[in-house]
Formats: sequence, structure tokens, C-alpha cells
Amino acid sequence: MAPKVLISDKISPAAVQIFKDRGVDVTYEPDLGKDKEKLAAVIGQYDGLAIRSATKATDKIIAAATNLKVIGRAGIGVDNVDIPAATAKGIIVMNTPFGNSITTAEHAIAMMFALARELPAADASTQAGKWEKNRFMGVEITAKTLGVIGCGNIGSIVAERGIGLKMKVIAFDPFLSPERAREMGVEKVELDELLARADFITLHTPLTDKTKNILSAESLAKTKKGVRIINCARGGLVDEVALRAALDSGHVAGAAFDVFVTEPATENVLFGHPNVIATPHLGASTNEAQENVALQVAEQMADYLVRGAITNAINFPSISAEEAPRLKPFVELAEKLGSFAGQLTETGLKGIRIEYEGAVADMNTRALTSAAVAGVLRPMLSDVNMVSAPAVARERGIAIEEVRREASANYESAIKLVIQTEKQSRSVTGTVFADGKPRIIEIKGISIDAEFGASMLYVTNTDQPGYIGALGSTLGQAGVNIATFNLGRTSPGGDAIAIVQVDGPIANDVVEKVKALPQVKQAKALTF
Ligand SMILES: NC(=O)c1ccc[n+]([C@@H]2O[C@H](COP(=O)([O-])OP(=O)(O)OC[C@H]3O[C@@H](n4cnc5c(N)ncnc54)[C@H](O)[C@@H]3O)[C@@H](O)[C@H]2O)c1
Ligand SMILES: O=C(O)[C@H](O)COP(=O)(O)O
Repeated sequence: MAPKVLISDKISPAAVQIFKDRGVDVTYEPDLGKDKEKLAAVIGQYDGLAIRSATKATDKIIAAATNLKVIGRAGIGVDNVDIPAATAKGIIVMNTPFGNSITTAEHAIAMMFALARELPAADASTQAGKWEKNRFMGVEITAKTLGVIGCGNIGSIVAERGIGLKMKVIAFDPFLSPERAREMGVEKVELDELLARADFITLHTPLTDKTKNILSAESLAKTKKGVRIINCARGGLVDEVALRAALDSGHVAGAAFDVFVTEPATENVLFGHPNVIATPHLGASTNEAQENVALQVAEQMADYLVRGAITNAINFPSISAEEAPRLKPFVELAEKLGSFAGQLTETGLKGIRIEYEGAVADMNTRALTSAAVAGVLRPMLSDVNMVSAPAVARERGIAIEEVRREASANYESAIKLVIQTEKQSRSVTGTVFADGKPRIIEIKGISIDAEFGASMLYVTNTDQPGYIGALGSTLGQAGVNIATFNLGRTSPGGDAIAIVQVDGPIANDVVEKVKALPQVKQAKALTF
């Protein structure tokens, strides 16, 4: 029987023909996604769901999706898909990571011009018959400083366009390598410097724990008086209430927003301010971009449903059906080792080396390397997937190296990940036990034996009496329940590591208390 796909969002109808040509039955209901109840009632009939951002593939929809095998996002952001719920159900989630980048960058540039010359207000006034020639005094863009926060696919296109407009472009992006910045003609700076120097600030990061309110009241106060701010990335990157206050005080001269904390944004604290320009999440809305993403998503979904081929999957590597069962636990191990190292990485990444020892060295190490690299990059990049991860790393000048060797005396298979940053090198090794569970067996040359848990505390310290008790008491007093506690050290009195698996998330103030213990050098809460 032909697989069935539902298109529940305003995807270009060009996708319909692609599905049909590849033997997929397709239902085109572009408004259905907005009706949660109706979607939940029909989703059980379909093998594939093709969406943009208006359809929310929540855990409830996924629970009702008894036959669903793939969700295809015609666009970039998959924040409208509950990926853990989809993964738990074995549903592949794929996106089209580059198809609308140019169009979105162009929208940001259009917003910059609109702000500089107050085009929407001037248009409204002129068409109202007022001819207010003296009211609208703009600013020139040439020679102004454009501050790009997040210099990935879209940010780097905006930077390139800014340079073409004779602007000085500065960028804050911890994952932008100095070499890549130089190649682009962009000056890599820290956030505070960008805030102090930029005449225009444009945001192009995903919304993560680290980027949420990256423009907070505090950071807005560090901006240049008269700064203009553009957000065509995600609502929540800027504190809307704080921005409104900064606009009201005249410190911020203008703001152009395509995305909002709550969407659809039928009301918002920014609305009504004379120096605010708003568009309804139109960043990706051009004929060209919509054609690109529609064709691409239909091809990818049909290839998966008809032939089992996986491309641009967020939650699964590109591997064949035969090798999948043997590879699966090692994919999980590689990704978790990557995530472990990625969460501990705070400065620019220069290289990732993955060393395969023993039986695992004869497996599909390309998929494993992709999984490891995706794990490293995912804490920093929006929706990087196992297929795109090596290319994304290459683009950012991060060297990827694979080494294969014989088994060590202790383990039949082991994967060692070595991360080189601008400041240091860090290694972590893991293996898969007979129960199929991945485990950490070495960190920075120190032997340890720890399982991965959903919530973990990683602590490095000097090996001194009293420390373990103090750490346990600190966690206990904060109401944190310890599930497992694993220790390793170089030598008595030397460098030591503790990996503590706990029940539930670890609050920042608890991590700060651990950091304050006299023996502790570093403490970090990790999630898997
Ligand atoms: N308005 C729209 O319609 C529209 C269209 C397409 C994409 N988007 C959004 O635009 C954003 C960027 O998309 P992209 O394709 O360029 O993503 P990308 O992954 O290629 O780039 C994101 C960049 O942000 C950087 N970054 C991550 N954390 C950071 C931090 N804490 N500080 C500074 N930089 C950080 C990363 O290093 C990366 O270079 C995403 O949120 C995406 O969903 C919006
Ligand atoms: O992440 C994206 O691709 C953009 O936000 C575009 O979303 P849209 O397809 O709903 O316009």
C-alpha cells in the first residue's frame, strides 16, 4: 500500500506533485495544522506529516500518531515539534536547513533599511495625505557598524550583505572560528564589545537556554544610544518588556521584529511604539524559498517512506536498515560523548578527534563520527543533525579527525573523543556494555566508570579529605537526590573528577554552591 502523507501547513503545492511522482498518497490541507483537535483526530491515518511553523507537533499529536514514521519541516526551526516525543516513538524528524536562509537574511536587511529611513511610518503618513517631509529624518547605513549575534547560515549571509553595503560588520558567535571570521571580512568580538560598538544589531541564533534574553535589560543598557535592533530569528532572544522601556526612554532608536515570544502575535508590548516595525514571521516567505523548502521536504520524506533513505534528520543518523541494530548503541554512545564535551565547551572549537578502538573501528564510523560531532555542536547550533554536522563543522573551520586502532586490553570496543578549543584540549572515552548501555570510562586521562543519566553534575577538584562529604552535604541540603556517584583521580592528592547522577534538574545556585567548595576547580550541570 502506498504511504500516506498529510500536508497540514501552508507549504507550496509544488510538494504535492513530488509526492505523487514518487508513489506517495498525499492530502493537502494547509489550514488543518492550526486546528489541534482536528489534527489529533486524523493524524493516526498518516505515515508522514509535512509542516511549517503553524502546525504544532506536540506530544499529544505525536501520541495520536499511531502510524507516523516521519515529520518533515519545510524550513529550519523545529521548535514546534516535540523531538523527544517523536524520537521516543521512532518518528524521524527532518528539516531543510538551508532552503530559506538567503530569503531570511534578505528580510533582516530589508528591516534594517526600513528602520534607517522609517519607511512604514513614512508610507502610512504619505498615503494619508500628510506629506510630512520634515518629520522623517533617517540615518545612513554606509560606514555604520552592524553587530551580528549568531553568525551561522543566516547570520553569515547578513554579514556578507552588510559588507556589500559598506558597513563595518562585527560578530558575536562563540562557535565562529577566527579563520572563518577573517575569510568573511567580519571582526569577531565578545558580546559586550558588540553591544558597545554596534549602530544596528541583528540576531541570528537559535533560541536556547544560553540565547534566551541575550538582549536583556542589562545588555540593552550596554548598547550605544541610538542603536537599532532587528530580530528575524526567534521570539525570546530579546526581552520584549525591557526593549519597550529602552525605546520609551529613547536609548534604543528603533526595533524591527519578525518574531515574537508569543505567536501568532495579535498583541505585544512592542506594538504601537512609533519606532517599532513588525512583520508576522515573514522571514522565510518568498516564492523562491517556499519552492525550495517544499520540493526538498517532499523529496526527503518520499525517499524515506518509499526507500528508507534518511537525509537531514534531526534525530537519527543516515544509516541503512541492515546495519542499524548493531550500530544503534554506539550511535547513542558517540552522541552522548559529544554532548558531554559540547556542554563543557565555552570557547571556539578548533578540532574534534574521534578515536575508534577494537570492534567499533570496523563499523560505519562515518555515522558514528556524525553522531559525535552533532552531539558536540547541538548545545550551540539550531537543530544541527547527524547528516549536516560534519559539513557544519567544516564550514566553521572545525577540523574533524578519525583514528582507528586495535582493541585496548580492557574493552572490546571504545570510542575516545578529543576536543581542541582555543584554550585547551579535553578528552572523554566511553564504551557500550553487554546490557547495551553507554558508559564513560575516561575523562582527561582519568579512569572512571559512570553511566549517562538525564541530569548530571560534573565536578573537577583537588583530591583532599573531606571533599566527598562536603559535596554530598551541599547537594543534600539543596534537596538534590543522588542516584549514582562516581569518582576518579590521577593520584592521591592529585586532580580528581566526580560524576554525580541526580534525580531531576540541578538549579544554578546549587552549582554555584558546589563551585564555592574549596577543593573544587570546575562544576557544571549536564543534561542528556
Ligand atoms: N524569521 C524566520 O522566518 C526565520 C527563517 C529561518 C530561520 N529562522 C531562525 O533563524 C535562526 C538562525 O538560523 P540559521 O539557519 O542561521 O542557524 P545556524 O544554526 O546556521 O546558526 C546559528 C548560529 O548561532 C550561533 N550561536 C549559538 N549559540 C550562540 C550564543 N549563545 N551566542 C551567539 N551565537 C550563538 C551558532 O554558533 C551558529 O553559528 C534560527 O533560530 C532559525 O530558526 C527564522
Ligand atoms: O525556522 C524557519 O524556517 C522559519 O522560522 C520559517 O518558518 P515558516 O516556515 O513557518 O515561515
